[in-house]
Amino acid sequence: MIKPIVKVSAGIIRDEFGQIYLTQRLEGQDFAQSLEFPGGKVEEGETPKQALIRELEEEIDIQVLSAVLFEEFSFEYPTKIIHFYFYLVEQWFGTPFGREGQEGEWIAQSELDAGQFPPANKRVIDRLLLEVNN
Ligand SMILES: Nc1nc2c([nH]c(=O)n2[C@H]2C[C@H](O)[C@@H](COP(=O)(O)OP(=O)(O)OP(=O)(O)O)O2)c(=O)[nH]1
Ligand SMILES: [Mg+2]
Repeated sequence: MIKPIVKVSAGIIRDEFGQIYLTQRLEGQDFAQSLEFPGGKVEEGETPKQALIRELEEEIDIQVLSAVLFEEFSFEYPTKIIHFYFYLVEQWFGTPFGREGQEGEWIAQSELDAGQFPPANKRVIDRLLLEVNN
């Protein structure tokens, strides 16, 4: 079986208190109920950063002012391969909220728990935890 490759951009939105904004994936989506970094698929003709900016506006109603690539990697799921672009976002306009009805919450970086996210996120969560525990 040849697995499709999908590109996904997501934002690690971190405030001045070191808290990170997470949303809960909706019923009917894959990994429903998992926590996630808001984001979504890169569309045809878009750069990963453009996709990030669009997705964060659509999903949580913020305007990204600056985003720095934090991790880029591919992860193989049973039915697809996702190529991820995780960006650190520390400057934005607006107050994030789940515009599509998702629950959203601020969590201290040190309290992140990889077990609450889809498996691909472990690498990112481990790095974020290392950063605060050293
Ligand atoms: N946004 C996001 N997606 C993640 C994370 N971890 C992870 O495995 N994923 C997976 C879940 C999905 O298979 C894929 C993201 O696609 P999505 O469902 O958010 O895509 P989208 O926002 O464009 O939504 P749609 O229009 O296709 O419904 O990446 C994460 O931290 N954030
Ligand atoms: Mg999404």
